[in-house]
Amino acid sequence: MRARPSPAARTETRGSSWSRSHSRERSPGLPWGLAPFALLGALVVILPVAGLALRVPWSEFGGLVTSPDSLTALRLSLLTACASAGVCVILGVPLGMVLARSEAVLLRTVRAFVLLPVVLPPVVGGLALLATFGRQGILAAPMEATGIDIAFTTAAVVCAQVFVSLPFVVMGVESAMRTHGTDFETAAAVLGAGPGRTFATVTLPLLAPAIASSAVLSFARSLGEFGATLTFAGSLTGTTRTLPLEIYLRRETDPDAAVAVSMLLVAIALLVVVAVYSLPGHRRSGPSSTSAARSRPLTGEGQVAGSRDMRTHPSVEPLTRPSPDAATTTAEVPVAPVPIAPVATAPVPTARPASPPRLVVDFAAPDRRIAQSFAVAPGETLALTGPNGVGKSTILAVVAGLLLPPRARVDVDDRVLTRTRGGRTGADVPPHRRSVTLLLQDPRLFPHMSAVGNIAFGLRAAGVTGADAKVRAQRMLEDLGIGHLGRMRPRGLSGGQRARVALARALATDPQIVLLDEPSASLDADSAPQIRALLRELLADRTCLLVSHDPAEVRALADREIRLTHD
Ligand SMILES: Nc1ncnc2c1ncn2[C@@H]1O[C@H](COP(=O)(O)OP(=O)(O)OP(=O)(O)O)[C@@H](O)[C@H]1O
Repeated sequence: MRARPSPAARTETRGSSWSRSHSRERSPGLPWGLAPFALLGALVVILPVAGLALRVPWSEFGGLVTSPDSLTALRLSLLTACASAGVCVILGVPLGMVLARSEAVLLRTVRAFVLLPVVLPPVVGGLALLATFGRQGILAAPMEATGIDIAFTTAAVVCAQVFVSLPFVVMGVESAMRTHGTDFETAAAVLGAGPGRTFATVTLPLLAPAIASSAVLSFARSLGEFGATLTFAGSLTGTTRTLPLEIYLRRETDPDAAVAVSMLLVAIALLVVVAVYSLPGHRRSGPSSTSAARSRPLTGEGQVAGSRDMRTHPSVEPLTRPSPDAATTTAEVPVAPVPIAPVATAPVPTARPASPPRLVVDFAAPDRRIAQSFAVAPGETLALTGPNGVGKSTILAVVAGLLLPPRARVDVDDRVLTRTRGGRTGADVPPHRRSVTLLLQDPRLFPHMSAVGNIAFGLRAAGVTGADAKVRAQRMLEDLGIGHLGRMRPRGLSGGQRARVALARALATDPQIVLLDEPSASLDADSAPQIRALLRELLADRTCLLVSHDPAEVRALADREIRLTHD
């Protein structure tokens, strides 16, 4: 008798059942009450396109769209639209990035101007271009002197198309950049990556889907451009007569050809739209590891300042003399060590520092009404506890170099990382040069990199070669018991697996100081003790600041506790 294959074996042998073996996520469902309006909305566009399709003399379609004039116009349209999309990307991506990162009044004005072509009739754009770059335009003299003459040339067509298409790239990139926020770049900085590396390996790849879709949209907009082109570039066959102009002119003399060529343009536009919506950034996606990261920016960007009424004073003698403007009550509590269950995995192979450094922190951030002064002994894990808003994350941000208070001093042994007084900066080592790692509750794993890629990131920034970094990262994963997940992206990992990857990533480069912000807060009851046990082992002989709301976590990891309280 032949043995029946197991369900798993059946899945492997039958290609079609593979997709059926995957779980499907349940979506909230369709809002059926809105269906009639949705249908009407769709018909507004679909009906006219269907009307056009019905008017096409399909039997002669091939001949009409391949006539020499149509082909010349199509070739010119595709060429100029490609050139225009390229220029829009080269100019629009940097502009969108700059606009996303600044709220300066000047830039807000620039944004209003750049987006103008979206609402302006294109013919107005054509007139504006003519008034500037035309033969009678304001730049006519210098252009003539340098031998540049673009009016009524193919270059003028590209100019007109760039004018109307640029806003699509600027808007697409700006909104994507705002959506991603700065969290991933901050994570890259505390892993030791400088601005250039962060831009090339984090910022740009994260924006790639948005850049690609806005480029395709600008190509489509350029392809359909009519008014500005006709006004600024005219209609010279083979030079400036693009497909929309060809359709317009043929309308009177050869309506069938006009309809057929219009249908061709509709088909190209449809292809472009389908292409845009097939890009990764536009596909429906489930919950990702990035969503929570955005909910709590480390430096508190976007939070409303001014609503805090904390007063701080030192009630218990801290290690160093408290600042006169200290604003939180601190109480030192000795922590009774708790027995830790042995970790079921081998230790992570990061090189231990020869001798851990001493950390001294002393700062006042009056805008947040926080002032703190304390020291962490070499190899000590100091827990910072206390209610919400008391300043724990602010302390970590100051030590990591993400926040520069007007008066601050952060020393690691003899090295001054931060020194400011009266708002003046005496020393400020940038985050990527501090050798201070920061592990947040949401680890902000890079979503476009595998687990190995995430761990190798800091090693690469530290100068380790790509192959070596990957081998070391994979070994770390194996030692953490999740070697088989090396190629998985963060979205495919569970919370506990992500926490392990984040831990390996944070410690891979052997940082001098480790900052932990509620490292096991998002873990379940089974994973949390495991991660703590792992942490306990990894933090031995490291100087560490631990922020936690969980007494069990503090007992498990800390040697000493400073309890911060509101006044
Ligand atoms: N960007 C910011 N600008 C001004 N004030 C801020 C900013 N970010 C945070 N704050 C304020 O600083 C204070 C300390 O915030 P912080 O996030 O450090 O507290 P926390 O102790 O870490 O709180 P939690 O336990 O909720 O994480 C709060 O009063 C907060 O409103």
